[in-house]
Amino acid sequence: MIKVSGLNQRYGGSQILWDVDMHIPEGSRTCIMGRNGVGKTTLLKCMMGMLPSASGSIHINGEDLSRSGIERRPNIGVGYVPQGRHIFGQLTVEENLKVSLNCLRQKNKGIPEEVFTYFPVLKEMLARRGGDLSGGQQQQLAIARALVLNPKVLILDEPNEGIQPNIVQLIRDVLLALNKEKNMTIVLVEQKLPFARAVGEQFQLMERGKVVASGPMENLDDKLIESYLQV
Ligand SMILES: Nc1ncnc2c1ncn2[C@@H]1O[C@H](COP(=O)(O)OP(=O)(O)OP(=O)(O)O)[C@@H](O)[C@H]1O
Repeated sequence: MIKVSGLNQRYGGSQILWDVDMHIPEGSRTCIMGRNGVGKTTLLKCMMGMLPSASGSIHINGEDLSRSGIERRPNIGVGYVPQGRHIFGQLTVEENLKVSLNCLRQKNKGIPEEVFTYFPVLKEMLARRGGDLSGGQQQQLAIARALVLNPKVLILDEPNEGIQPNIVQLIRDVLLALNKEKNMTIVLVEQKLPFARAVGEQFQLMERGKVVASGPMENLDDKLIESYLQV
């Protein structure tokens, strides 16, 4: 489903990603973990075509995306929830959701009703400006905006940052339901261990731009946690 091979990335003179290899199977739930600044967001941005890579390759759904930009991703079923949500504050909830539809080459009629079964609060707030929502509501909107595209793969960058516990639980339940009901592949950057364990069945652990360990979540033991996650 997602295959990253020998990926290197640099910001100017400083190299951030070093020969990253990652295989994420279809229908799996994978957490990419590691301390602050190890390159998790940079890796996601490369997967999404938001940053050019210096070398290496990225294949998603069998397509070589190594040199293509972000605009190709929605059309092959890749949804993205960026760190910090990036809601359009001046647009209404409905307009925020419709912005996604414009990314599709094949124009779609409207927002799939299904999105509101996952996040009912958004239905009540369609006319409200994105900037007037609470942090938790904005995060639901950010995820819903990706779901409007009916993706096969959902990539999320720390969706729980600054979110209250009941919404964190809702997000967990929605991610598990999407994976179970739609066989959606979930790729999640997550620093909080309980959430990572609740959602992830696989982990990829990063340190200084490299993948240092990976495998089933039950293999993420105290030694790995102490070496690569504890601050
Ligand atoms: N636009 C940029 N220009 C230069 N360096 C950058 C830029 N963005 C990120 N970096 C650097 O790249 C490194 C990796 O950052 P990245 O955001 O990918 O890490 P991260 O693991 O996602 O961290 P966090 O958990 O804090 O979000 C850091 O040292 C960061 O300072």
